[in-house]
Amino acid sequence: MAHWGYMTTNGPSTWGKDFPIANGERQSPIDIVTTAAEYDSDVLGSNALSTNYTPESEVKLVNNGHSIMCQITKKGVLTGGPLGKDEYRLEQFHLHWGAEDNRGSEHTVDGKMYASELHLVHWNASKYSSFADAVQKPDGLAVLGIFITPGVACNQFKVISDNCGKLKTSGAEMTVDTTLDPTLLLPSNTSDYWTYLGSLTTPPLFESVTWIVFKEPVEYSKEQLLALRNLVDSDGNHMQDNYRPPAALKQRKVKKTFT
Ligand SMILES: NS(=O)(=O)c1c2ccccc2cc2ccccc12
Ligand SMILES: [Zn+2]
Repeated sequence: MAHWGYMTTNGPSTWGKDFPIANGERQSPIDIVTTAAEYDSDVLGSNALSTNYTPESEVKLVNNGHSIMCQITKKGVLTGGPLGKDEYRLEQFHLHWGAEDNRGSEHTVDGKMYASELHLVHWNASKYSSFADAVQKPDGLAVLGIFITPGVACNQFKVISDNCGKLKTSGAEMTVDTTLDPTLLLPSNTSDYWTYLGSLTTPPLFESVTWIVFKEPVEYSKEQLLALRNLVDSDGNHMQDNYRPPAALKQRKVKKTFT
């Protein structure tokens, strides 16, 4: 099986061959049609979404051939909002981006694409014993989606963007002896978000993700975005445009926590 990727020959339009769930009922990403999203006060009121992350004392970075990933070793908990009382543990974060600033995010908002999208991946530690156990369960995973737009540099992201040069090739890994607080990667407003039931946006495309996409984008500098574009993927090409286009919404409703 030709390895999946984002080229014409192995990109999102070909994934259905080896992963039939690509045409499933709850695939991600989606285009968020803001006027169709339903305000849901109880998602907001009863128990607001809350993150309680422990800063990493060292940063473990991996070029996994499809993205740049930071493996999380400390205890970090996401709960509340659509997750109810279940506690989801932070496992890793990674990003998707374009070759130019006009594209790169996976979710779109009324058809608007951002330059990049950061994903913080969590698994339901209240119900499952490990990430591997949770990854295929319908309530197994929760991913925070943060839109990224060109602007001022994000200081907390510097440890990643400053080391992309040393992680150029697929499979490269490194541990940076510095702290990183995942909380500082979030937008200042974490109350306003859209949420819906979806999937991994890369093969195996398991339909196990509760998506929480923040309305407020964060800014990364042009240099930080360029650092991502200079990474090399598993095919030896520049790692760019590593985003899946929106999938069909089908019988789903997107909820929002703001009016
Ligand atoms: N884009 S993604 O967040 O769906 C995603 C994952 C989501 C949940 C669990 C594991 C995931 C692993 C990924 C690895 C690379 C790129 C996206 C990934
Ligand atoms: Zn992702």
